[in-house]
Amino acid sequence: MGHVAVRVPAKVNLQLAVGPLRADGYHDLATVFHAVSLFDEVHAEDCPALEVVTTGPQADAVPGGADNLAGRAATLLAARAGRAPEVRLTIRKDIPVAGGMAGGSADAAAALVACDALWGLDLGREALAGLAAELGSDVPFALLGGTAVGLGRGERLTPALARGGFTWVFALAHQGLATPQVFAECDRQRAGTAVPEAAVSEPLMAALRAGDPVALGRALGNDLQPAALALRPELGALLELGRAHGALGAVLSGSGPTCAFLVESRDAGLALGDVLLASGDVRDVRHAHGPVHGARTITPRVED
Ligand SMILES: C[C@](O)(CO)[C@H](O)COP(=O)(O)OP(=O)(O)OC[C@H]1O[C@@H](n2ccc(N)nc2=O)[C@H](O)[C@@H]1O
Ligand SMILES: Nc1ncnc2c1ncn2[C@@H]1O[C@H](COP(=O)(O)OP(=O)(O)OP(=O)(O)O)[C@@H](O)[C@H]1O
Repeated sequence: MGHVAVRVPAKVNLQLAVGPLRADGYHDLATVFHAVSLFDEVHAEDCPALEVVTTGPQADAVPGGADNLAGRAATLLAARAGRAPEVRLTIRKDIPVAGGMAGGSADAAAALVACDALWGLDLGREALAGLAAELGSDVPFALLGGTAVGLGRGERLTPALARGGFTWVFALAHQGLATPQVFAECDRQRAGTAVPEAAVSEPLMAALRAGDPVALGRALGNDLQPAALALRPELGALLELGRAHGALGAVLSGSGPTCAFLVESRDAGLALGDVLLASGDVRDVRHAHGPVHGARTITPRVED
């Protein structure tokens, strides 16, 4: 029986500029994605019909079957290949659910890579990226990984020139936030104002080129932050707490509620993590580094 396993990272948006609301209900973005070392694994095995099973502490919060983004990815790939989605997908979930770190998107990207290998399709990264863009705004980046500028809905990607690596602490919230709700609150706050086109921050790109964590910390930014803070006021205090305890920069991750703290060293991160946990507003803290690779096979393909 065939078995393919793929490891896929979470993302943080170093910058998330949100342009005006488009006619199709989406917003044009200018974002800088950064893949970090919090990983899900997706295992694909032959099975008479599509099955999706999730394991891990947050498994109950993840839908099964065709409602799961990984299941949708397998179904889409099978349809394009003219075959049935005969696969069991087992998701070993470590990326926080509904945390603004694109966990569902990551699983979809991993499922594309895993099923492509399991079914011997060998479509290539470009074709898979096309399918990824159909599945969601964040899915193409989960395939690519590294650090990349995203335009359009976030799916038009260009790898960014970035030197060195960065150390992160993530504060996980007790309860997730729904992405559409955060965009809707952002629109509500902006009603009646002229919203400029989204543009990438030059200071941020310069900090990445230089590999300068202090400059990067200062340049982090997220246009969805005021909306998420209106929905979850405690997040503002948490970001402040991080800044007061040594973080070089503190920003909401994507649509939240996870907060991302850039730190100068692992030791600084461990000390900050203790402070964040003691606040009581945090379910857990995670330590990570970036950039890391996108979705990758971690087992050789096993033939029947
Ligand atoms: C916030 C980010 O994570 C930043 O990377 C993404 O923009 C969200 O990506 P995602 O979760 O893959 O989002 P999608 O599944 O594509 O869209 C979910 C919903 O978010 C809103 N949405 C998403 C992306 C975008 N560019 N504009 C939007 O307004 C829309 O209401 C959409 O219906
Ligand atoms: N494989 C999956 N993993 C997690 N959630 C999934 C998955 N498939 C579908 N979902 C649904 O999608 C919702 C959003 O989950 P996800 O963890 O991707 O949020 P997110 O990290 O905030 O997303 P993003 O950062 O892309 O906006 C969940 O509440 C869940 O109902």
